[in-house]
Amino acid sequence: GEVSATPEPNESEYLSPVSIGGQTLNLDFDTGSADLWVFSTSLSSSSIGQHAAFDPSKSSTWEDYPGASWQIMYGDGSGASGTVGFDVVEVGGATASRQAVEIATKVSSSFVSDVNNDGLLGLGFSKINTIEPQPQKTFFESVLPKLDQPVFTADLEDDAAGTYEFGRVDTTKYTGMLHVTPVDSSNGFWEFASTAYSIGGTTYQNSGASTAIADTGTSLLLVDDNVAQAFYAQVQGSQLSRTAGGYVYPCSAQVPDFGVQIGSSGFIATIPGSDITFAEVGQGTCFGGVQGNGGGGIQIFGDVLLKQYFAVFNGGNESFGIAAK
Ligand SMILES: CCNC(=O)c1c(-c2ccccc2)csc1NC(=O)CNCCc1c[nH]c2ccccc12
Repeated sequence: GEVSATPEPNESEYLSPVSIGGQTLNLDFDTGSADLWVFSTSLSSSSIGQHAAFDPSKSSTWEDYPGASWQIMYGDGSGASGTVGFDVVEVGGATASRQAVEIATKVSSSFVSDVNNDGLLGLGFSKINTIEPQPQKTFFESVLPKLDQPVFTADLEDDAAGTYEFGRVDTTKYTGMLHVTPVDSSNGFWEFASTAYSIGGTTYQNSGASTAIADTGTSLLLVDDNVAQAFYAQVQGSQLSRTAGGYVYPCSAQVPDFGVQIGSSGFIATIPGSDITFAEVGQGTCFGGVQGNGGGGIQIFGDVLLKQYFAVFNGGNESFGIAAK
């Protein structure tokens, strides 16, 4: 079948309505993790706040997974944990009839205050699913055999709604060719080679990290620290601010275009300098959407890059493709 879920953009995340046991929640579709977890009625009412909370006792199709648990921690220090069960999960038009659903009994403060999302729907590979004693399939892996094509696409927009589609590639959504690179899923991510970058149209070879992941769950573009340093060397007045947690610069600064290689084919995906500012942090200072990855070997290509393109995630031949739109 073919399905589409139109996420509501909010700040840096793209939320899509998901039906679980007949209850609808807004979940953040996240290719950088592999847990489907939801705010639940087991949380304290102060944690639930304005969030939609899933109540397993009100689902006629809920099945407990006795003794199972999960616990996830993200690089930004946020995290959640809880218990597990199975239920019918429906996105757009595709249905996973017995999908592992992770009930949050604890969530970190950043999720409590992020009132727009009621949980995450992981679209990474289940080898990084955190369910104990046995990792469970992601929603995409559950529906894959039933899809016309073993793919999902992400068409993230800046301030307009974006769209995730499962089972087909809507060729009217992009122009020119799809630049496809093989994916190495051994770390559980949609990971590919990336050994070059461009600043203001001039291409350079990476000196450090040589791979990157396509990560719709991360807002920023986290590149090798040396690459970030080289980029901001060309932004007048920029500095690495510990208080801001990254590179900042005068909002009036001229920001060059920045590009990163997708796969070893040589295609450089470019972000116009005018789209690189992520946030104003006050007093005419702006926080950049390009930041260092803190020395990890993997670069994280988040929404700052992905929203410039139409992206195709192929679970059949394990490849990642992007095209201009
Ligand atoms: C900043 C979020 N990203 C990460 O931590 C991350 C890292 C990572 C690891 C260490 C240091 C920095 C980043 C590797 S893959 C990866 N990607 C993910 O983990 C994707 N999932 C992020 C989910 C997430 C974390 N905080 C949120 C707040 C709102 C919506 C979604 C989220």
